Amino acid sequence: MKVLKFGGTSLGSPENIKKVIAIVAKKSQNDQLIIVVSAFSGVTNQLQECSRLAEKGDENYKAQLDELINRHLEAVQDLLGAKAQSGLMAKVRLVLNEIEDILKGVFLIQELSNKTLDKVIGSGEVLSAFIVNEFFLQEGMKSNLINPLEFILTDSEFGKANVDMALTEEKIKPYFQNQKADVLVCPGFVSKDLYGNSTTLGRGGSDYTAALIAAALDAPELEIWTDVSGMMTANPKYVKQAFAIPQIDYEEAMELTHFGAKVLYPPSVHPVYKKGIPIYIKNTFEPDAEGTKIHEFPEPDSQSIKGISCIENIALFNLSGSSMVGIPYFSHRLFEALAQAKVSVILITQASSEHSICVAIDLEDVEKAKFAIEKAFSLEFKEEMLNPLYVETDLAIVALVSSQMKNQIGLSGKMFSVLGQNGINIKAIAQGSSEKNISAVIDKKQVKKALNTLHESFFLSDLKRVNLFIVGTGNVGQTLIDQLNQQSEYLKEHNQIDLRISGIANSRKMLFDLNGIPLENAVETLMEKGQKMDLEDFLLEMKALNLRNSIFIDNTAHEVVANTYAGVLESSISVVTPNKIACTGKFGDYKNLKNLALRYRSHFRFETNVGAGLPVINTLDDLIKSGDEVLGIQAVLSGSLNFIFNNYTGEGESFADVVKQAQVEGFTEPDPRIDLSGVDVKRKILILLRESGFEMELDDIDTIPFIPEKCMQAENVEKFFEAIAKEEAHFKKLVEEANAEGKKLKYVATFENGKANTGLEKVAPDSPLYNLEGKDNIVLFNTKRYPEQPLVIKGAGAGAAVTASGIFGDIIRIANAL
Ligand SMILES: NC(=O)C1=CN([C@@H]2O[C@H](COP(=O)(O)OP(=O)(O)OC[C@H]3O[C@@H](n4cnc5c(N)ncnc54)[C@H](OP(=O)(O)O)[C@@H]3O)[C@@H](O)[C@H]2O)C=CC1
Ligand SMILES: N[C@@H](CC=O)C(=O)O
Repeated sequence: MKVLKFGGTSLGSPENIKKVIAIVAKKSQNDQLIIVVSAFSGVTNQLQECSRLAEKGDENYKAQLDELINRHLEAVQDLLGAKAQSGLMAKVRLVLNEIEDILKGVFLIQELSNKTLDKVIGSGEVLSAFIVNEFFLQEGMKSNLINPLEFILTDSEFGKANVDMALTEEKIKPYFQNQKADVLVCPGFVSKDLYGNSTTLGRGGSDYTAALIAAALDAPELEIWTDVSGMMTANPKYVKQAFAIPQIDYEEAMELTHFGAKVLYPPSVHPVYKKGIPIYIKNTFEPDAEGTKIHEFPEPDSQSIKGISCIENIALFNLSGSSMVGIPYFSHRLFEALAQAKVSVILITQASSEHSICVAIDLEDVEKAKFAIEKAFSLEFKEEMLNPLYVETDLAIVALVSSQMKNQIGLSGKMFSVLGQNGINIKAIAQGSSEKNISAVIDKKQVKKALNTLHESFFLSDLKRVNLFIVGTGNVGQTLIDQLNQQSEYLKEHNQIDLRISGIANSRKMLFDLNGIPLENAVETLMEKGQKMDLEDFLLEMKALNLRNSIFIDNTAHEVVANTYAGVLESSISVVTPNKIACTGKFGDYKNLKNLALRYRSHFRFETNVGAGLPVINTLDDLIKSGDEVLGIQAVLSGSLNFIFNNYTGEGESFADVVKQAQVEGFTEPDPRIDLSGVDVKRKILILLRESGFEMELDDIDTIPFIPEKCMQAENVEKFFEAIAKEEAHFKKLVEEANAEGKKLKYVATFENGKANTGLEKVAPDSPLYNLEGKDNIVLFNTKRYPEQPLVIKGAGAGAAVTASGIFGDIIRIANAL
């Protein structure tokens, strides 16, 4: 004999019921089957809603009831031929008429007791059992309808009655001995008290009916048929990568069901657990899927945890005050007050100082609980021995579940760390000494992010999804996207990192797509499907999406974009940027960004601010963190100026043409005046000095300009080019003077004796700067550890490809740290 329970969604429509019959027909060939059924999906809620409306004297209950009646009558018509219909219609109508009569009475007297409510809501299961049984008969099965009121006996706690286990077991055995049909159809959820009144077993109670029968009959197994392929590692509504857990032990299953896994009603595990009967969770719509087996000794697997659960709509009560310390019975009084108010406590934490105690309860119970606690401790509140009761609402609990926790070090550390890194604040934590569950109370709006973050961190086979929000799709931005496209499969395969562009913008358009904007034609997609760009809206949307592992990438040279970093970092979204403006504003602002990143566990990376893709800032960072001190710097930091002075001879192309070429090659700033004025180099040396620990401002750096003042006054880039073309003689003279001395022109940044300056210099052949080719940069650090022979970093220091790869490097470093 086998016991199978089919849930509401399995019976949600005539089509679904046909799927049920296929499963039952196959299984009934080998075993006698007891089929426990729930009400059709949504019916119990509808019956409850009708009852509430009737209680309020709201006539709308009739319309709802009519809808419900029609649904059942239509199911009869759809499933059954004319002959079977007539017999069944009478039975169905009888039940429906009874509900109609009861609700009419409720409507008239506007009173609804739990006892009456039980009578009404239990009828959903009775109706579905009638229909399913008749359908089985029509399909040629030897089926019989059985009545659980004959054997499931409870106390008179209407609404959620407690089963009298001993009596129920005693009744079940003889009842079923006399049942000879191949298939026995039994309504779940409904029961009877010792005085013959209808009771119900609590929402989800059909599982419980099935478990009670299976346990009493020592069935070899219990099958729970639902609409998912087993107990999932996390709620698939939130976590797309969730997968079915093949095997799990009873206690883990109870933890997961208690903490929100809705596939099984928590009390159902007990009766079968006691008898060691395995439970199978199966999917009616994918009957061949393996599902989940819940039993005593699951085979070990490689996962550190079994699943991640969550309960939403939680409130947290914090009771604190000096009068609690060392007083016995204090918590006893608190829990007694809550118990008397019928408030179930979901989670408890108490500081070891005994100064405060924190309990999490269902949001629905807040008023009841508040009233009960304030009454129980009225004296202490009045005498100010207790602080006013602190209640936080709109919270949720996320919990890691595994029986193996006690054998693993660092699980809770990892949990709290990954949540923290994603800006998810933990309000309370609890871990039972059985170490099967670590729970954290968080804001409800963070649930999706928390579940995904935890799932990625704890289920090793998963890819870590990193959400990129890119602003700026010009020279560098487009090249970065091309590199992301080229490398994305490699990163998935070798590094388990799934980089996706979740948002993209330039100065004209912006676009979001949670499934990822296609990397192969992201900018075309942006221009085609994007809406008008508004930076504020872009940021609002990015923050509202609240995606885990988010990185904001600023590929512009714009101050307005740089000014947004603080707000981005505060939202626990990391920032990567080649834009030098944020790091060269006021020292306090630069420092603030670094502090915000630390405080909100976000990352602020700007390796490409100096030397493009060269590892200048990371190297410097390592030196400083390991205790070294920068004593002096000599550097060529402008790729474009180095290119210009390497290519301008004073004899061939004009100076203006060589500058134009540097611009076309993508070495200059979007506005080349920033390079030629020396501002770009000034910014770079300032960043190096700040990163070295010097509190300096841009104005502290001396610059000797080499571009005639009138050129710099040109009102736009075009006019600037016209102006420098007119000054060809000036530039020619500079080069000829250097040549005459056997030297080369280099734009040099220097820091020595605590003073920094930048300017065009004639460098001699014995200088390490002399042979610097093309658009290369060179940085020589003299430090305490490198006092004579400097630490040298040299290589291409400008250009879209190297800059994009530097940005890419920053992204990967962040992704690895998340
Ligand atoms: N080139 C190099 O070698 C290096 C460059 N960098 C830095 O890289 C950054 C990008 O340079 P590059 O790609 O050459 O510049 P581009 O001018 O080619 O591209 C700039 C991009 O930013 C967009 N943009 C400008 N203002 C805004 C705004 N307010 N809101 C949204 N988007 C905006 C532009 O939009 P639209 O397309 O609509 O015009 C464009 O897509 C600069 O900060 C530069 O200093 C750093 C190291 C080396
Ligand atoms: N314009 C810069 C490139 C990026 O910083 C340069 O010429 O070096």
